[in-house]
Amino acid sequence: MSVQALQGLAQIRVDTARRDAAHFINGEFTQGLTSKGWWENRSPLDNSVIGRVPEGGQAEVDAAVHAARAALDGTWGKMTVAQRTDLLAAVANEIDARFDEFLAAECLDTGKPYSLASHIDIPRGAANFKMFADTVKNVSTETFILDTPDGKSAVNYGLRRPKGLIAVISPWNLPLLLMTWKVGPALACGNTVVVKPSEETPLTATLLGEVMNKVGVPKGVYNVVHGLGPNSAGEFLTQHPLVNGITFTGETRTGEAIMRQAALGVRQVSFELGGKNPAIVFADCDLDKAIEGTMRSAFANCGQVCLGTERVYVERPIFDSFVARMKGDAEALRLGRPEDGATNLGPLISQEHRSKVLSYYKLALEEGATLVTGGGVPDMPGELALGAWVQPTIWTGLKDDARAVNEEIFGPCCHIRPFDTEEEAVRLANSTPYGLAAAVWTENVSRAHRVASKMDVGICWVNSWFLRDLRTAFGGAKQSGIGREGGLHSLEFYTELSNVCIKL
Ligand SMILES: NC(=O)C1=CN([C@@H]2O[C@H](COP(=O)(O)OP(=O)(O)OC[C@H]3O[C@@H](n4cnc5c(N)ncnc54)[C@H](O)[C@@H]3O)[C@@H](O)[C@H]2O)C=CC1
Ligand SMILES: O=C(O)/C=C/C=C(\O)C(=O)O
Repeated sequence: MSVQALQGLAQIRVDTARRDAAHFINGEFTQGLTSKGWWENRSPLDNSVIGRVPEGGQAEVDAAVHAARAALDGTWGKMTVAQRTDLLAAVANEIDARFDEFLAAECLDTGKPYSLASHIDIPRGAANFKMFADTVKNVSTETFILDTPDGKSAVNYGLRRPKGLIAVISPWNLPLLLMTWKVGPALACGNTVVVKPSEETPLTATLLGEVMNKVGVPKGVYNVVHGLGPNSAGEFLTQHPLVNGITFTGETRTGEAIMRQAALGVRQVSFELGGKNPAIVFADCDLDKAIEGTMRSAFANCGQVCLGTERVYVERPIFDSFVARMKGDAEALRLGRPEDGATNLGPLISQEHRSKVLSYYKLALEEGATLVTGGGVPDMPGELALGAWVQPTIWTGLKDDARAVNEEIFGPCCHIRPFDTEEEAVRLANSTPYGLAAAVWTENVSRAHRVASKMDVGICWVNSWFLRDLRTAFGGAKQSGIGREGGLHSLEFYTELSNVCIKL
């Protein structure tokens, strides 16, 4: 990135920094109907106050839900697919046009490096609208001709209609990416949405409201209510009787709570939950690629990616060299400010999350880990010393039943363990209650197919990680989720499929 571009981003950063968040209800920004209160949005970089966020309560949720329901019966509900998808393409173009603003807002909330967010978070924000607009324009449904007893026939065809009002509960690790991964298909299918973004990351969801207004998305189609989870906007929204479906990405335990809330009125859910993802590195891998890929999968976004690798199984002949190279590369990672082009890693999202990650750093040692590198808090200069920084950390030597090997930590850390046979590696990889993603590193194509087919996961990458084709099924097995989203799979959740049977 050029120096001028960086200066531009720094300027935007300051402007954005002065902005308090607002709810976006029925096309209007509002800072509250009932003054439930505010919380301070703090920068994970240095704990400074970025701005304030209004806490939505039942009144804000009711207002947003009623606006969203009215929009279903208004202009939006009457649009043709072409009109709707043209609008969503315009949303994507407007995100691209305001790329720097989205980038600055996302990095302000999360502290993640511009280099990461400019390649992943913001482009995916636009792509999520464009891809699902394209998908719904080209979708067909099943048809069957039935021979009837009178010697004639009947024709059956499937008809997809919007599900209605979708509640979107999104997390803080990839805020715009994960929120639009739900809002894009929901709107493409003709639904309306009420979004409850994570309390840690209110800015890009708010900014998207400006985009919706600018391109002419009708009022009430996209709504945002800020708030917390239990006994706050999250719970009020997911319990609301006028909500028809709930899509959520976040922790498995939160998914359980939301599922209980969704049970009222038997609303459908789509969940992408936690992971404790394995990588299996065979001795026949391309070691350079395996190291590079495992470094990214363990440390990208400071380890705060549900698809990230926290367990690495390495075939014994290359174990020592693999660990040594990971150690060297982890120690070379540079922690720093988002706008610094040399930064590889930002801070964790919050002091609270850092306490959780550090408690696992402590626990791993208590459980008998050998610390390869990291394990604590880095010395950061100046005001950064107040931020939520942790060291990239690698352990070896833990037992298979150690909590640090089985529980999602969601930080920049991994445990590396040797294995001797393919069967052992597969058994170990499948040994947790989670089943989100796996990475397999081998140059043997037959082995790649064989091992991938035995992984109890929703996504298995071979010789890659986080290589996303948005048309494919995405979701988790076991306790890592319910349902699949992506491409046509998203239609299963965001539309109601009815069969029309016409007697001829
Ligand atoms: N993508 C993932 O798999 C993510 C996993 N995590 C993990 O979860 C842990 C907790 O982090 P949180 O931010 O608290 O994640 P969380 O899963 O509790 O929260 C995610 C979203 O759910 C909302 N929420 C929480 N309780 C709710 C309820 N009862 N009803 C409706 N909405 C509710 C939150 O307000 C937020 O918008 C982290 O330490 C991390 O380990 C966190 C974020 C993303
Ligand atoms: O690419 C995606 O759609 C999602 C990626 C990451 C997550 O879902 C996550 O970290 O929660």
